[in-house]
Amino acid sequence: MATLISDTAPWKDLKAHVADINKTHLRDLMSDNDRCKSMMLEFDDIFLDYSRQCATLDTMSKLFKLAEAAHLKEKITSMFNGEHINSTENRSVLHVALRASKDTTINSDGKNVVPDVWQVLDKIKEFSDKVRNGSWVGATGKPLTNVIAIGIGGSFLGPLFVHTALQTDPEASKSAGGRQLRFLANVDPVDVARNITGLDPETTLVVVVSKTFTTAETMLNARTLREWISSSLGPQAVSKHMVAVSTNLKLVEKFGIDPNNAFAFWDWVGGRYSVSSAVGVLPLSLQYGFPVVEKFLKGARSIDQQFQSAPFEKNIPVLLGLLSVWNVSFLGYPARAILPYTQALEKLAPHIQQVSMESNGKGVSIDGVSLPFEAGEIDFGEPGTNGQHSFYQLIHQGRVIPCDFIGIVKSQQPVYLRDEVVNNHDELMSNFFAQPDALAYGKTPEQLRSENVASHLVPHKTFTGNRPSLSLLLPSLDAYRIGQLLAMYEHRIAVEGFIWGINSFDQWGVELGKSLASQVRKQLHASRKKGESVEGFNFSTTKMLTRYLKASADVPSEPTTLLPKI
Ligand SMILES: O=P(O)(O)OC[C@H]1O[C@H](O)[C@H](O)[C@@H](O)[C@@H]1O
Repeated sequence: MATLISDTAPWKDLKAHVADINKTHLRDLMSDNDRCKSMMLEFDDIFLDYSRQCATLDTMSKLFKLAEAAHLKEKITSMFNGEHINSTENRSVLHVALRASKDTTINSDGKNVVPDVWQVLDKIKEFSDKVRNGSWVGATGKPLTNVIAIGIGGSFLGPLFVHTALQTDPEASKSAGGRQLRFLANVDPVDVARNITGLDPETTLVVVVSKTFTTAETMLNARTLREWISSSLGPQAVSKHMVAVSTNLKLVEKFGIDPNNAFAFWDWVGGRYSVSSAVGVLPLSLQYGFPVVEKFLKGARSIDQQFQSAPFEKNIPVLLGLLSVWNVSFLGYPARAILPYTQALEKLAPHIQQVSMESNGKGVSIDGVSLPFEAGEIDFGEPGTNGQHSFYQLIHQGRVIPCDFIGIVKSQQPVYLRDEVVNNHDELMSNFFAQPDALAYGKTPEQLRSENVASHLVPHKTFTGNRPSLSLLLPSLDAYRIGQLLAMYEHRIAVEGFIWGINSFDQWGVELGKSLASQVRKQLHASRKKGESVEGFNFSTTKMLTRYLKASADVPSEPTTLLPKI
């Protein structure tokens, strides 16, 4: 019988330790400079300060013991060695191989996968160069200056995050040179309309991104844009205007995409860990050129190496992961707010939501035993300062939500106005520095009374403080740093899963909804085409479906092709 981590002595010791921590307040913990100094870390110009965690040095050493009990070091090594740690799918987990340098050896099933990775990267470089320099043109001879990447989940969120972050980076935006990259994810036809608005099929390249090439949303969107292209330029135009990224090259060919224009990846890349594969590298290279994307891969690689080899006390992903476990499983704070103080990272939280919640939202251990504790965490976030004017109220005076504050030393787009007290980036960063202290220290009734606050308002204006956060300061936000940030979160989430003893690399929880949707799809087809009444559903769903069908009875039962017109 496998041991659950919650049965080990270090887990129980940490449970007991909560009482010690509950007697402390961050206000006091922060006055111990030696403690604070020990809770700061520098790596490759990245500065991590976790002194505002509700934790002492004793907590940290207990967490390292927990890591030992969970065999964290061995699990990290197994991952890098290509062992089948995704046991329910019998697969290696090797997204680190996607950004390894050419001379590295990383084996999966006895085969070094790095040469295959670089073969695809070289192919992407060649293809994206051709599209960008106009030697690959569309069916009517025009250069393809716009790209629509179709994909959902892991085949969408990571590339969108990186694209959004690069958009305002001076080097990247210069190499984009007026090109456009859009993402079509939702099966909602409104998303089709948004994507094709203002674009001409003649100058548009569509990249269909799907690991499986069976995802319902992506395949319908791919057929929709195939129709958009062929109804305007003729069916023979498809080979010039559509390319694909997938692990399933047979289905790519069946769809009608030239296999020469398919970019492979492998089943040892999980969807939500695939932004460093052709999933992200192809659309991003088309937009920004391969050299920019290569910097992103190098950034991720630098953290991969740190994760693999740094001692735990200096290992950023390990520290972040252990602290998250502390907050979730011991202090009982189930959520985490991701608060980047840069608009360029507005899509970081949505991406991390998938990486984290799909990875660690599990109810059983890797051996299939029901967990007697809750794994996973609820991730959300918004760039500062926007979030401050939205949900921070709850974080300051309502629930305790551990926060990740992410700040950038040098803005991608600085603004200096004469006559202003500080430049615009300093104004933003004033908030980045202030918020963690506001959360940690709070404001006491005594302080308020000394400020002559009316007594009936004192309870309302009191801030209890003692609310944990950590601060990450990056020197800049270029492609390299974006890669580092991504890898830090990816590995932190893996660390949490390794400690909880779950499989962070499968996602069976998304299947049930998909199969029920296909039952509904069959019903809608039968009702619209043959007038069949709704059957086989519970009372509530029958009622809703019947109402929906009745109210949309004017939908053509034998539709001619209709594309959005806005
Ligand atoms: O890339 P695809 O095979 O189209 O999969 C897209 C997405 O589908 C599923 O919903 C999975 O839960 C995601 O992890 C995956 O990223």
